[in-house]
Amino acid sequence: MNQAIAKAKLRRQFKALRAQQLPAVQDTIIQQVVNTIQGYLKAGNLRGHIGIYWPLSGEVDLRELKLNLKLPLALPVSGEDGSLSYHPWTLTPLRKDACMIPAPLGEAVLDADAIGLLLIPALAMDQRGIRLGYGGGFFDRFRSNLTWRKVPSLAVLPEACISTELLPRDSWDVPLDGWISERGVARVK
Ligand SMILES: Nc1nc2c(c(=O)[nH]1)N(C=O)[C@@H](CNc1ccc(C(=O)N[C@@H](CCC(=O)O)C(=O)O)cc1)CN2
Ligand SMILES: Nc1ncnc2c1ncn2[C@@H]1O[C@H](COP(=O)(O)OP(=O)(O)OP(=O)(O)O)[C@@H](O)[C@H]1O
Repeated sequence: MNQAIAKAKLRRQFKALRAQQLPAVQDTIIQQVVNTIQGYLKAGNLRGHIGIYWPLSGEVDLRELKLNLKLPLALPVSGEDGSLSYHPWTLTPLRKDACMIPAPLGEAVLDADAIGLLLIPALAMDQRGIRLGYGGGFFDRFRSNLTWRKVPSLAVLPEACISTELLPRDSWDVPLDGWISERGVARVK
């Protein structure tokens, strides 16, 4: 229970910090995301879709990648049962998912081997790749599946939200592979 209270407090703090930082760093973060994707492409390490997200307030808005990159993108769909799936982001109108976020509900579910990179929003991250989200557990539940865990997954957030101290870690927390901030990409060792 103490851990839940600690997480809730950190959520509030990092949410405020992220909102305060975002305007100044958002454009640079997007550029670093593009650089990172180009790095994967050059290395021949990217196939299939790139999973992004429909931004909530305070999250880096990556939607311009749909215009600027000629690569297929996917968006998450949340279910009432706490599940998450990724579907192609096409021209089909989006509809609200279980979290009321616009999502490609009418498109087929993508398998892990159809996604080469997942870009994930976060309130905060620590050096181990432990991520703090809104508390729904969607990404932890999703990445508890070993097949999905193999898909490179990077958080996208301002550098100020990389916690200098380790974040509280619960048994279900699955670390991400790294993050992209205005300083570029960092991978967890
Ligand atoms: N853009 C985006 N999509 C996502 C997530 C996310 O964090 N960001 N999720 C990650 O798990 C899942 C949805 N989970 C969510 C869980 C809780 C809240 C939530 O409590 N939202 C706040 C207000 C958000 C805001 O500031 O606009 C609320 O309703 O009070 C939102 C999404 C899947 N899709
Ligand atoms: N693999 C899992 N199976 C079942 N429940 C899970 C799993 N992973 C996480 N949960 C549940 O999700 C809830 C929230 O987890 P946590 O506090 O770590 O959220 P978060 O990672 O910050 O949020 P989110 O992933 O939605 O952004 C917890 O109550 C936890 O029990």
